[in-house]
Amino acid sequence: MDVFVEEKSKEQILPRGETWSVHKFGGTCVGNWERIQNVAKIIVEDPSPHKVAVVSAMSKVTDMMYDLLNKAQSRDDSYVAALEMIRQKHRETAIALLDDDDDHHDLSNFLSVLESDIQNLQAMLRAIYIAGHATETFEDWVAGHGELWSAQILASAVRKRGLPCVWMDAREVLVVHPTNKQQVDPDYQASGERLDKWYEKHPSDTIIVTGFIASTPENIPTTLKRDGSDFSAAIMGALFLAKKVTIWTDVDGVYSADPRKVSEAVVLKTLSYQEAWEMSYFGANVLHPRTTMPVMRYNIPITIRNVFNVGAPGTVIGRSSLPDLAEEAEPVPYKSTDSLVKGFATIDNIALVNVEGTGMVGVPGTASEIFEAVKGVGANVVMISQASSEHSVCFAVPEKEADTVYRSLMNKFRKELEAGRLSNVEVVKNCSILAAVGQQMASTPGVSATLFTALAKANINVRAIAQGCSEYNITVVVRQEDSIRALKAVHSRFYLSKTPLAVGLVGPGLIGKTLLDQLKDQVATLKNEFNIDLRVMGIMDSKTMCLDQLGLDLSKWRKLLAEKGEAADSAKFTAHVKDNHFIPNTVIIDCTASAKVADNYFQWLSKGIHIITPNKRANSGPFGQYVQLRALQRRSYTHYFYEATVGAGLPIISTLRGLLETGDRIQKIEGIFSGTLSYIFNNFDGSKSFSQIVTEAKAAGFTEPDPRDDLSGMDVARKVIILAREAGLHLELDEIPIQSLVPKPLRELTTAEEFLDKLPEYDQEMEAQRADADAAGQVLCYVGVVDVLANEGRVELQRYPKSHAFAQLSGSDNIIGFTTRRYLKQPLIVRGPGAGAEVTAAGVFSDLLRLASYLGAPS
Ligand SMILES: NC(=O)C1=CN([C@@H]2O[C@H](COP(=O)(O)OP(=O)(O)OC[C@H]3O[C@@H](n4cnc5c(N)ncnc54)[C@H](OP(=O)(O)O)[C@@H]3O)[C@@H](O)[C@H]2O)C=CC1
Ligand SMILES: N[C@@H](CC=O)C(=O)O
Ligand code: NA
Repeated sequence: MDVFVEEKSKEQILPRGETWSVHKFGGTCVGNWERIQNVAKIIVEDPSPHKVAVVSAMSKVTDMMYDLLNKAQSRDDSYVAALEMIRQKHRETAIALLDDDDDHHDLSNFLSVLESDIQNLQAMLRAIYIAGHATETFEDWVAGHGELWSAQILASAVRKRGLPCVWMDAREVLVVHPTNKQQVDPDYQASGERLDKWYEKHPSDTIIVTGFIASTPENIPTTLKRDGSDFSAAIMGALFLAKKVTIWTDVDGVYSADPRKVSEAVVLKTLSYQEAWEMSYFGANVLHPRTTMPVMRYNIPITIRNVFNVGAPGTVIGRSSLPDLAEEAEPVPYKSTDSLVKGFATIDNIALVNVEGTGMVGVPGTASEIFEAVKGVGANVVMISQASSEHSVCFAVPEKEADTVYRSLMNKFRKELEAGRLSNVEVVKNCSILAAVGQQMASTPGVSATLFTALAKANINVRAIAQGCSEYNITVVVRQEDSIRALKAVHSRFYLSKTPLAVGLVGPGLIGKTLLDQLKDQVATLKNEFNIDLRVMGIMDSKTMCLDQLGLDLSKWRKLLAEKGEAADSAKFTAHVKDNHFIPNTVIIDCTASAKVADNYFQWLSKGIHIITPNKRANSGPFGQYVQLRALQRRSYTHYFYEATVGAGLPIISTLRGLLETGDRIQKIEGIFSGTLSYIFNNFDGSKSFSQIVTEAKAAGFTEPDPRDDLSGMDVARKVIILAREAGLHLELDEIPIQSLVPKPLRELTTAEEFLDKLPEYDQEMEAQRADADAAGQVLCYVGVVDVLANEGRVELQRYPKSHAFAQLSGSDNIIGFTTRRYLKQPLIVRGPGAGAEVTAAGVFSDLLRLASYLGAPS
């Protein structure tokens, strides 16, 4: 066929070639008179010297025409009224568009054509009504009227804007051979000849062509079936050898993923023909693959553009999306693999069928028999995968066909199943297919690794995998309930250079609110410079919560929580932050001191929610629960970070982990673990009373919500337990001897306030202890010890000489020494402020950034 153009060139009348620009306007583009006017404007403003505009019927008209046919065939005489509606619709549109000045008598001409067409249709429909049947030709003849009218109206509208133009009834030019009920093959040779003849009679620089309709070689009206007007435009592009074909629609172009599912999907600037095929196969609203065939042979690019947003450049589909077309593509993202995948698509309601058995190994023909059985019931195989062990063949079919396929396979392989040569035919419903499409994926290592890592990090299980040998797509099957999250995870990993993270914050108390303020100040920098897109989707305290679909405005959350907050509901909160519509990964930050909140961790981790916390309850609670939690976290690909539980922002947990992971052996961890107790004893020099300093520590934000947790030694004991367990010891909180500084009578008081009120009554006792130590040249220090060799932990008030390192601290300093096999003579020391809102929140924040980098943010 490629030689056709050269062969015929001598006889050609039509000046073919790159001066022609072909447009196609779908039904919605010409849905009413204002839209037709807009389309006319687009045509007039196209600076190309020669223009063709292929137009569909006004929106819904083709359906209305088929409805007429159905009514008439089923002897429902309401077709008469329905036809009248169609007449009115076109009449009113033409009048609205062409009414005022009508130099060309276009309006009266069109109205008389319309009347005559309607009369012919009435006659035809009457005949169909009487016969109770319409042949396919009759149907095609009736259905094509929508295009005839829209083309004539549009041609008049273009003329009205001062651009001379003619309209073409494509049935006079476009010749197609019907192949089956759903497809036709264009006859380029015959069509080209007819085009020359037509053009000789109607020479014009602008031609409005009816989409969808054509005729057979015998001049019988037909249609392009399901390929429709896009196909007409592509054929016209080939017949005119146009420079480009622009398909006008109601979206800005082809998206990297369905924007209803991934709100951050972007419009692709370029796409190769093959990529467009793959995308359309996987449900992206792109061109039907057949549509690209006519233009592909001449390398004519197709641009998809939005008729309602002409400023948007659209997506160019061409021979290649490689460098020549990709030059103006998005700025290169931070990893080379990012540009390799063009788009992602999903197909829901899929069932996987798995046929298993040793009888298939090395037996030629098994696969063909399996697919014979599937073909026998007319099911459509969407994907196939067979491992080279040949023990199983797995394929995907639309879920609605799964039961029939299953029965057919059971029937066909009854003998093999009975004999045990096949062990199982299994159907797994509720699946979705996720496909990654991109021509540059071919032969590039790392693409599938990145894809699967993104899925694993979003805690999504992959049921089956297939990669076409063309390597233009990788297809995976996931559970349908994971499908949108999977799409979001891979899309954000490849396409967007940002790692989005949905954050839920529980406990906006001192630490929580300081963290939110730090996030507010840093969120833009993280997004712009570090590619981390943090969205706080919800904040909840013990009574109230506020939620937002896109992420709360962090400068307004206090007001929102106070004025618009709803009753706190942990289940609703969890569901909201997890099931938002555009972020694949979720983290809940627990900034409470509550055991009740910590009880949710297991459930959160099992839902794939990551956890970050300064709350010590979970890790210092019952050992069995702690072990279960860690085991779940490890096997579920979720992260659980708690650096701020010990030493606030100081790197204590990470230092310990570093030592362990590099093979060091911990012997002892000891030091001052309490910011509050450090502050108290650093300042307890006789100038102020003990209770006065406790009140100062609370005001400075060093204490637990109830300072008795600090003074009782319980907070230190919890930290000792956390470190002991981290170092591999099996210790419970009640195994730690604790020396409490809370006077006995004050231990049972209900509130922290009552305690602080009464504490001055006991100042004398503490002062006596201090003075005694001071007299001996010593200071009091509250220390914690994890003695790994002795398998024990303890917390105690001790006296140290004033020259001792523990006596040199100031403020809320913690000092923690690790004595290990490598750090034996001199312990590894970490020292610095170990309590306070800013440093603690910063510790939580850095866990959050660690999580983002685990999830793929650049480091
Ligand atoms: N202060 C520090 O230097 C350090 C603190 N930490 C830890 O940080 C955590 C927070 O401490 P801090 O900010 O001082 O405590 P706050 O008392 O100031 O804040 C606690 C927050 O948790 C909320 N809360 C309590 N129970 C629940 C519940 N069941 N559901 C939802 N929200 C709840 C409270 O809400 P409401 O107001 O409604 O009661 C409040 O918003 C503690 O675990 C602490 O051990 C860790 C290291 C250092
Ligand atoms: N109250 C604690 C805060 C840090 O965990 C302390 O004083 O150290
Ligand atoms: Na820490």
